[in-house]
This record gives sequence, C-alpha cells and structure tokens, in this order.
Amino acid sequence: MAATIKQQEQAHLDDVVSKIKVAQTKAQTSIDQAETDEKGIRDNFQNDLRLKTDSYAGMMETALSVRQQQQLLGERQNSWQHATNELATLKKLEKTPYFARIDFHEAGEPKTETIYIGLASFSDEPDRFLVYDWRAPISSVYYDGGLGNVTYLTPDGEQTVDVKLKRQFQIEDGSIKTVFDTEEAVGDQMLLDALSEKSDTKMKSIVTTIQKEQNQIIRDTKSDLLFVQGAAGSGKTAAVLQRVAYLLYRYRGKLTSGQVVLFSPNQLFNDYIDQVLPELGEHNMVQMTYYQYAGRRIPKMAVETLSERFSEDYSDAEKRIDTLKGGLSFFDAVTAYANHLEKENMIFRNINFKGKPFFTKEKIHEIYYSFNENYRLGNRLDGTREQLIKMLNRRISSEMRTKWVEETVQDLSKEEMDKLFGDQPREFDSADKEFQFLARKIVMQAFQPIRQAIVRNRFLSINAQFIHMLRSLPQIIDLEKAGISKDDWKASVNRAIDRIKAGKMTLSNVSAYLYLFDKMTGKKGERDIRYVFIDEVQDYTPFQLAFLKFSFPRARFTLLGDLNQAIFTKENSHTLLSELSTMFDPEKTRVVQLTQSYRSTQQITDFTRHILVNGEAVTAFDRDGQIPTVLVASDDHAALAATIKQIQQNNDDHETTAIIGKTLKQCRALSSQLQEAGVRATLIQSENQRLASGVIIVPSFLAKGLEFDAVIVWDASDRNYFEEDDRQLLYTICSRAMHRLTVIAGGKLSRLFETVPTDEYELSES
Ligand SMILES: Nc1ncnc2c1ncn2[C@@H]1O[C@H](COP(=O)(O)OP(=O)(O)OP(=O)(O)O)[C@@H](O)[C@H]1O
Repeated sequence: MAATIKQQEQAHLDDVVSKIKVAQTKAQTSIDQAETDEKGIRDNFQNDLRLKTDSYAGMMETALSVRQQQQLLGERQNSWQHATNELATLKKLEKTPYFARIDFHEAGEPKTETIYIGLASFSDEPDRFLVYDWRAPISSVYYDGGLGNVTYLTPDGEQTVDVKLKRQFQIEDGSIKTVFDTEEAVGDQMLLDALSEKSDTKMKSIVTTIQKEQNQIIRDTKSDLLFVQGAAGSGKTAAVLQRVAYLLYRYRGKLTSGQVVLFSPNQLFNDYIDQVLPELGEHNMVQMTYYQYAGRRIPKMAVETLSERFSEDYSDAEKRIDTLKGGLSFFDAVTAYANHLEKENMIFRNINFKGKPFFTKEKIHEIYYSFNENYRLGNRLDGTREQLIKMLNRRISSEMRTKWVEETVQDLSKEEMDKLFGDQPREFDSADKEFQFLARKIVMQAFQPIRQAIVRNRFLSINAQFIHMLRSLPQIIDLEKAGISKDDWKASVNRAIDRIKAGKMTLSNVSAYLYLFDKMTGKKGERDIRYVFIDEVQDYTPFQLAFLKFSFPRARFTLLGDLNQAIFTKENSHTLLSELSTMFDPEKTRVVQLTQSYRSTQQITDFTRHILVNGEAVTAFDRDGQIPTVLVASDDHAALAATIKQIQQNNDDHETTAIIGKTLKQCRALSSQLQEAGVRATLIQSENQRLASGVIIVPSFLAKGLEFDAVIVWDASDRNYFEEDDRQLLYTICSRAMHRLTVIAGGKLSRLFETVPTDEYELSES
C-alpha cells in the first residue's frame, strides 16, 4: 500500500517537475528577449542619435530621445530582473518543489481540496497553484495543527477547514525519498531527522519543520512588541529569521529587506546566519551589533569593544554606576536634562573666521534663547541656524570692502579670474561693477566654511554638553538611592572626561551620549525602519532598548532572549521584562515562551538545565545521545592531555568541536599549547573572523548564539568559575553543544556544577 502511495506521489511530483521545467524555458526566453531588446535599443540609439546642441530645439530633441531611451532600457531591465528572479526560484523548486501536502475540506465547498506546500509558490496557469508558498495563509494549517478542524488567518479574517490528510515528503533531486502521513502538526520523525544532522558553520532554515509555537511568532502581525523568552536552543533565532522571510512575503511591495534591522550579539553570529534568508529566497535584512550601530554614529570616538567590556574589572562602585546608567530612570533623567536645555545651559562654541570669532558663543546663545518658550530643542536649533545664515549673508557686503578682499582681487591671476567668471558674460558697465562682482565671489568662497559650520551645527558642543550633563545629574537623579556616593560619581565623571579627551567612550556612556545629541539636534530617529529585531536581548540594558525605541519610532519590535543567559547584565536581566512593559502599550505587547529545546540531546539539555539554580523552564526534545562527560584532571598539564585526547576522539567520530574558554586570554594560552603539541585548532579571537571548519577555540562571549556538534568546556576549574555571577555564563557555554559535551577541569571542579545531579554526567579523573 505504502509503495503505491509513494508511486502515486512520485507520478504527481514528476508532473509538477515537468511543468516547472516548461516554466524555466519560458523564463529563459524572457531573459534572452530582454537582453536582445536591450542590445537593440542601444544599437538603434547609437545610429540614430546626433547630438544637436547648436539650437535650443535641437538640445531639447536630444534630451527627449535620451530620456526615451532610458525609459525603454529601464523597462527591459525590469522584465529582465523579474525573469531572472523567477528562473532562480524555479531552479530551486525543480530539485525540491514541495515538502508537504494537505487535504482539507472547507465548509460549503463541494470537494476536498489538495494543496502542496513548498519554499515558493508555483502556478502553471493564472490562479492554478501547483505549489503554495509556505507563507501563504492556508499553509499555516500545516504548521498549526493535526487532523480535524484547524483555523487559520486570512487577510479577510479567520477561516476554519477540516483537515483530512497531512503528508510529509523528503525529496531529493526530484525523487521522493520518504513519504509519511502524520496526525500531528509536524511529524516528530521529520524533526528528529532535521535535528540529528551535523552542525555547520552556517545556520539552515527550518521551513519544513516549524513548530506550532514557533509559527505563532513567525506569523504575528498584530504586536508592537513581541517578546520571545526561550530556553537555550529553543529555536528563537531560527524562528525569527523565518519571521523576517514571512513579513517580507506578507507585505511584499510595501516592505523591503532594507527596512528590517536585526541587532545581533556579535559579527560572528551575523556570519553564521547570513545564508538563511537567501536560502528562503529573500534578501538579507540589515544586520548589525549595537556596538556597530553606536560606533558608526560617532566615527571619531573609539567605542569600547565587546571583548574590552567583558574583560574589564569593575569595582563595586563602578558596577553600581553602570547599573544606574543602564536603567530607565537614567533614560528619563537624560530626557529631563535635554528638555531643560530649552530654557538654559546649552553650551555653544564660537564660529571663527581667519582665526578670530566671527559669531561669538555669547551671540549664538542670545539668538538661541531669543525664541519664545514654545520652541522645542529642534525648532530652536533650526531657528538659530536660519538666523545665523541671514546674518552671514548680511555680512557679505561689509566684508567686500575690507582690505584683504581688495588685495585678493588685485592679485588675481588670469586663470583665477576665468574661474571666478565661469560662464558669466563679462560685460560690466564700469570697472567698479567688475570689482564688485569679483569681490562678492571671493567673499562667498571665503565664507563657505562658516556656512558649513552653521549648517552642520558646529557651534554646538556635544562633548562639553555631555560632561555638563554628567555633572548635573546628581541634581536630577537620586544617587543615594542607587547606593552611589557623590565622590564615586565625581570620580566616574572624571574618568569619562579623561576617556573623551583620549577619544574613547565606554558602552555605558555611549547610548546616553547619542541620545543627548539626538535630543539637542531635534533628531527623531529613522522613520523608514519598520521592523527591529533584537536577538539576545538579555544583554541589553533598558536604557539601550529605550534608546533603540526612540531611534526607530515607527518600527515594531521583536525581542528574543533567554533571561538565563545574561552574560553582561546578569542580575538585572530579570527586571528587564517589567521595565520593557512600561515602554510599550500592554495591549499591543505579546510575550511568547518557548520551552522546548531543539539543539541538544536530552542528556545535554538535562545537564545544562541543572547548572541554573532556579532551573529553566525547558523540556528536552526526545533525542538520545551520550551523557556529558566531566573530566577532572590532577593539574593543568593533565587537563591539556585530556583535552587533546577528547579532540582526537571527536575527530574520529566526525564531530566538529568547539573548545570554549572563559576569556580570550585563556583561549590564547590554550591555542599555543595545542600548537606546541601539534594539534590543529583555529583560534577565534575577534568577532570579525570567520567561523572555520574543524576544531575551533572560541572565547565565551563570542560563542553566543552559535552551536557545535561537540563542545569542550575548557578550564572548568573552581579557580576559574566560582562566583555565582558566572553561573549563567557557564550555562550559555554548555548549552552550545548539540551532540556531545565534555567538561574539563584541572584541579578541583567548579562548585557551580554541584547543582547538577551526579547521575546526569559521567565523571572521570586523571
Ligand atoms: N522547528 C525546528 N526544526 C528544526 N530545527 C530546529 C527547529 N527549531 C530549532 N531548530 C534548531 O535548533 C537549534 C537551536 O535553534 P536556535 O539557535 O534558533 O536557538 P536559540 O533559541 O536562538 O538558542 P540560544 O538562545 O541558545 O542561542 C538550531 O540548530 C535550529 O536549527
């Protein structure tokens, strides 16, 4: 029986593939046609075109014919582009046209309908769809439920259908490998197959096995804030990339990939995920790290890097100040400070000309505060600029009479004079008129830098203003409540000043700096961006999030995180959710929790979950593997030997290994030790590096969001991990493993593992 189903389906598949091939030929013909047409237009044009520039009518004629040619070329270009995209999609479809079939009955319809679902839609005739895009409304039925009544959302509202059959296929190169019917949402077998695959240096799409809860995230179009809290490996990142593809499809023609921004934890991660959208036939969205976003806006300052931030040793007072600066109350304080600049304390700089003040800061101050109190910061600045430009223009005549101008005119060489005259007819009533003309030109040129200084707000001083703000903040914010003494605050302001003088800025200051600057200049953010995604949101401070919300005022936000993996913000992460809830309309906020972990085997998930004290709401996907191994070596030397042995074992078993160390320094040391021992391993030192295949050594803060077949936790000794603060970090490290986890310690094992039941790992000592 099964064989006949397979044969029937293969016959259907063959039929679809042959139609896809016909469509390919058609698309190819359109491409060829467009290319021939384009060549024709160009040739024709070259023969026809005589540049007629001797009369106005002739020039018009030439211009018109150039326009016409451009229009024709543009049209051909469009149809070429269209056909090329189509062909690319068809080529993909030819190999695997679809992965699922559903049969359903819609109330009131005479017949049961059958549809096939694939990466893109395909129709051989208008409205006759042989394959439905996985993002089409009806396809949702496949992901959302089993057999029986299933509801899905169409642009016109909810629809219910009675699902009679759900069939899944594994198709390779046009041939059906397996076919099975399922009563569940997405059959476990298919998912298990997908999850048992080897890790790769590039993430893959999960389109064939999207889970029901993930589908909710992917297809949400109502929320302004969609917050996804999900355990390690629960598919947050995977789901969100599918969501981008979904949104681009749902709003095609209105939304482009350039209007979607993804903030990711590091550049390495960007590299890891950059194939997913192209695989789904979409362009990549804009991807950046917060650090890049901030750094790009202040190119003259060196913003503290991720690795600097991570290795920085903060005193308790500094930690408290950092916490304060990350909070929403600090954001409010900066807002209040900026608003008070409407009344007083805006700091100005002279605009100089030939070494002397041209507009003094006092004058600018006077203008700035001359507008009535209804003027906001932005209008005030606009008004000031306008006024200054007017004054500059008025100064032209008087400047023309100065000695330096007179001398410059007299000393003009012939070439210089020609340049000043340009195309201008040189007919002047008198020598004086000619002088006036030249003098005006010279003054205008000389004033150009002043004009630029005005237009570019050079008379503001963001650095001085920022320092003034830091100094004034104790009057706005209750330092004592935050456990910060006046002296500690002063010391931190002085450190900030020293850093600014050296052209540097810490991450905790940079957001406030940028926000203040935007407020001062009346900037309202990038209105063109419609969707902002923030991955690993637990590593952001509420201040940063509030600033991003301010910076993308028209965007909807999707935040993904695992409050248990906070490696920078640590204890604050649990208040993040409540702080967030004050930033968005609760009516338009949706929190989704993902608790099923897909990345790791059951054994690894159980082990890692117990590292956390309060445990994480996570259930392992039922995938069997070895239990994790904990190797406690007598000393560092023995630990190295154990590591080498484990690497060899993993290599023999074809498991790609990542050795994850706590800090970059430790990773460097290990890398040279391995090198001396003749073991090949690539050290990943910076986020700008590529992930290599084979064994890699990577510091913890760069391993965020990534996954590997096998993970070796390097130096899990009690010397290295003993603070409660490190618990989440250790959890993050261990949860990177898919199939095999080895923890190696030289000397005593970290006390943080004491929470893991001993039957969840195999202990061996050497
Ligand atoms: N529905 C699914 N079908 C197949 N594979 C899935 C599915 N969901 C998740 N996965 C796989 O599980 C692994 C973990 O997913 P992902 O990296 O998105 O998790 P995450 O929640 O972002 O994890 P973390 O917070 O630990 O970085 C990936 O290999 C992903 O491809």
